[in-house]
Amino acid sequence: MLRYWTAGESHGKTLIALVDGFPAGVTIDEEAINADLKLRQGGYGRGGRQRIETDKVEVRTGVWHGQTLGSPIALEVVNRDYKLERLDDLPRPRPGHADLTGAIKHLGSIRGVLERSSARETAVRVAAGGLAKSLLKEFGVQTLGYVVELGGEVIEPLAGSIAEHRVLREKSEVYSLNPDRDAEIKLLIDRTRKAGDTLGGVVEVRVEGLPFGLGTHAQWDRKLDGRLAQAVMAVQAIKGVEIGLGFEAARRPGSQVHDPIHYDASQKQSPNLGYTRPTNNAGGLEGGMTNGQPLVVRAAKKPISTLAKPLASVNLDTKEPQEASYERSDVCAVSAASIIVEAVVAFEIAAAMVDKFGGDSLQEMRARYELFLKMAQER
Ligand SMILES: Cc1cc2nc3c(=O)[nH]c(=O)nc-3n(C[C@H](O)[C@H](O)[C@H](O)COP(=O)(O)O)c2cc1C
Ligand SMILES: C=C(O[C@@H]1CC(C(=O)O)=C[C@@H](OP(=O)(O)O)[C@H]1O)C(=O)O
Repeated sequence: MLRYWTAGESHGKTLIALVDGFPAGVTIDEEAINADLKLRQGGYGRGGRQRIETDKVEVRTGVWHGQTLGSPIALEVVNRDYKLERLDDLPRPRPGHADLTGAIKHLGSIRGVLERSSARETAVRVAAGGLAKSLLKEFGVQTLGYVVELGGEVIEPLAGSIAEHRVLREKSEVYSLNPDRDAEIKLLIDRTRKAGDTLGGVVEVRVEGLPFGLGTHAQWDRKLDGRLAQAVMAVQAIKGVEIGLGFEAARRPGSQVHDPIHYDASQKQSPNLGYTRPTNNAGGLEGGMTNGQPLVVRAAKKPISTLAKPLASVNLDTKEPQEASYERSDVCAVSAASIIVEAVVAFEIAAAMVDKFGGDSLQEMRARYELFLKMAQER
C-alpha cells in the first residue's frame, strides 16, 4: 500500500513528507520535483512569503545511488521564514480560516492552529506527488494541472495534446492553457488586490496513458473516484470536486452523458486496448475504475480568507467585536492550487498502480503490467 503523511508548521523549521510503500528500483527525478515546487510557489497573485522562500526538496531516506530502496522515503523542504519561536498569537480569528474552530477544538491559540492548517504544508505534498510522477513516468502516464476559471472568468483551454498544453501552461502567468487571456486575468487580480479582497477559481487535472482497471468497483473505500475526491478535497481551500462532466451530468439525459463504446483494432496496443469512446464525459472513470480514457478531475478553490480589508470578527479574549487579524497574504493562489491538485491526483494514481501491479519493485510491477496488458488484449 502506497501512502504518505506530512509534518511541519508554516513558520517552523521544516516540512516533511513521509512516503511509505514506494517500490524499489525507481530513479527519482529531483530536478522535476524542484520544477514543480517552483511552479507551486508561483502564479500571479501570490503574497510576500514567496519572495522569501526558494523551495528545494531534500531526499533524506529511502534512496541509494539515486534509486529507491523500497523503504520509507522522507522528503524535506526547509522553511527559510522560520520564526515560529518569535511569533505571538493572533487575537482575532479570520472568517474562512481554521482559526476560530481550531482554537476552540484544542482549547488553545489561533497560532497553534493556523501554523498547521496553512497551505505552506502543500510544498511537501507536491514533493510526494513529484515522487509519484517518477513512478508514473515508467508506465508512460502523464499528468497536467491548469486553471480553467479564475474569479468567475472561464478560461477555455486552446486545443492541443498534453505536450502542447504543457508548453501553453509554461507561457501563462496564471497557469491557464490560454496565455492570451493573461493580461485580462492579471488586471482582475490587480484590481482585487487594490480593493483589499481575494479571488478563487477552478483548476483541472488531466492524466493520460492510464491502463484499464486502476481502482475497483468492489469496495467503497477502494473506488478510485472516491479516493481522488478525498485527496483533492483535502487540499486547503478546495470546496468542490468533479470528475468528467461532474455536476453537469445531473442536468442532461443519459443519451447525452454516457460515452458510446466503439472498437478499433489498430489501437489494440495502446492503453485503451482498442476500445475507443467518441466522448469522455465520464472523465476516464466508470465504476470506480479507470476505463482506458484520459482522467479529468476538476476542483473549485474558494477565495483566500485573509483579507487586507478584513471582515467582522471577535476578539477571543475580550469577546468584543473587532476586524479579523491581517499580517500578509496571497490575493489569489488558484495557479498554485493547479500544481497541488495535480500532485495529489498523481499520488493517488501511483497508489492505485501499486495496488494493481504490486509494490515491491519497479521490475516486478513492470512485468505484471505487461502481462496484464497482454491478457487484457486477448480477452
Ligand atoms: C496554495 C494556497 C495558498 C493559500 N494561501 C493563503 C493565504 O495566503 N492566506 C489565507 O488566509 N489562506 C490561504 N490559503 C487557504 C487556507 O490555507 C485555507 O483556507 C485554510 O487552511 C482553511 O481551510 P479550508 O479553506 O479548506 O476550510 C491558501 C490555500 C492554498 C491552496
Ligand atoms: C507559505 C505558503 O503559503 C501560505 C499559505 C497561507 C495559509 O494561510 O494557507 C498563508 C500565507 O503564509 P504567510 O502568512 O507566511 O504569508 C501563504 O504564504 C506557501 O504556499 O508556501
